[in-house]
Amino acid sequence: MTRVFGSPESYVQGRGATAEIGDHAASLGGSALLLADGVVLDLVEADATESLESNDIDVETELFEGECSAAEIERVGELASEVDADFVIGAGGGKALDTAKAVGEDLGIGVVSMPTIASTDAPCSALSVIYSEHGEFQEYRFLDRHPDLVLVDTALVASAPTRFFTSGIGDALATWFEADATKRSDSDNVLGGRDTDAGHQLAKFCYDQLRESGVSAVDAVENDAVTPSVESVTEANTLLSGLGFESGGLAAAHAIHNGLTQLEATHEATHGEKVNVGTLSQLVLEGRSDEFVEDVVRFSLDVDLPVTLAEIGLDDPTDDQLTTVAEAACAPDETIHNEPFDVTPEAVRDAIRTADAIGERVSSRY
Ligand SMILES: NC(=O)c1ccc[n+]([C@@H]2O[C@H](COP(=O)([O-])OP(=O)(O)OC[C@H]3O[C@@H](n4cnc5c(N)ncnc54)[C@H](O)[C@@H]3O)[C@@H](O)[C@H]2O)c1
Ligand SMILES: [Zn+2]
Repeated sequence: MTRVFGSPESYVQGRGATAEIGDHAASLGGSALLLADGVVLDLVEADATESLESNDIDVETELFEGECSAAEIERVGELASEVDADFVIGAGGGKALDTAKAVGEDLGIGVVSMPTIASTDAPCSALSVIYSEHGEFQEYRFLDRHPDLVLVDTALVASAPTRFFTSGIGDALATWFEADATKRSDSDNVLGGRDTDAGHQLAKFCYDQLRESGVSAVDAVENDAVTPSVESVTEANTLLSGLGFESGGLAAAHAIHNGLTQLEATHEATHGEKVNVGTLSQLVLEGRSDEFVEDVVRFSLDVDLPVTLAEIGLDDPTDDQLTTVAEAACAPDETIHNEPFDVTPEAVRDAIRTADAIGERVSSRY
């Protein structure tokens, strides 16, 4: 079986890195389109523009409208063509980055991914997650190329609301469990090949880093501080989780996340928060020991990740609602089938219910 590993061309991370973007992007051409929403543009526009222009790169900016939908990708693509951009810079959260990556692919131009929060593992992947204009998951769009450059300014990451950072820990916490399930079932990773030893170990390293430094990193980010823990966890959330999920593989946690997006009530919860409910459900579905599941629940509580359905907007979910989630999670092309056993909607519904009960019990006594 062929092993496949993929990664962005280069990765840059550090306090104040925004002001270096031009130095790292200079080889991509002389004209860039910067895509970001209003909040993010205020944070990056001045430093990024100065750095790009001092490297003889012209910059046009465009406001991101908030959803990574087919319509938004087409709109931004037309603008990038009009200004004859050599590369597109997506700045912000996962949705802005996913949109920029898809635009780059459509036009065959370079992509710079500039996360201003460490909220997901979207920055490094050759994948855009496409939603309807109402926020329902539609499809994974696999791209031919990874971003040319991923640039993370840890000063921005640390000063953003802590909830984003915590959500990134939720997304990254799933990585090892899903990569491990993929390996145990001898399934393909997200790149369509078997995992390399490197991909597998990066997923494990991601988990170890979170467990080693996650709690103190959250303490630091709550105070807008950049510490070695914040650097390590930012890297785990962004680089290790990105390489780990793509080259390691996805399984139940993300399929359950996708199922949860079917219910409007979960739309206020972030990607990583919903993924965490998916992770705990995956552990129950896999029949992990009480001690193991409760340990992950306690870590989640320590970093303030949700462990119950109520915390992601589902106060009193009916069986019908959970069946909708479970059926969507078990769609034939879903990654839940990378679990090393047959998975049915009934088993998934019951695992979600039970993970919720465990979360409720542990948090009430912790
Ligand atoms: N392509 C992939 O490999 C991949 C992986 C994981 C997640 N995703 C996708 O990522 C998306 C979720 O991304 P998200 O959780 O980052 O949310 P998001 O992109 O929906 O929103 C981010 C929000 O954070 C704000 N923001 C950004 N930087 C800020 C800062 N420094 N300070 C204050 N506010 C700031 C933005 O204005 C925006 O409102 C989902 O669509 C998910 O499917 C994709
Ligand atoms: Zn994810």
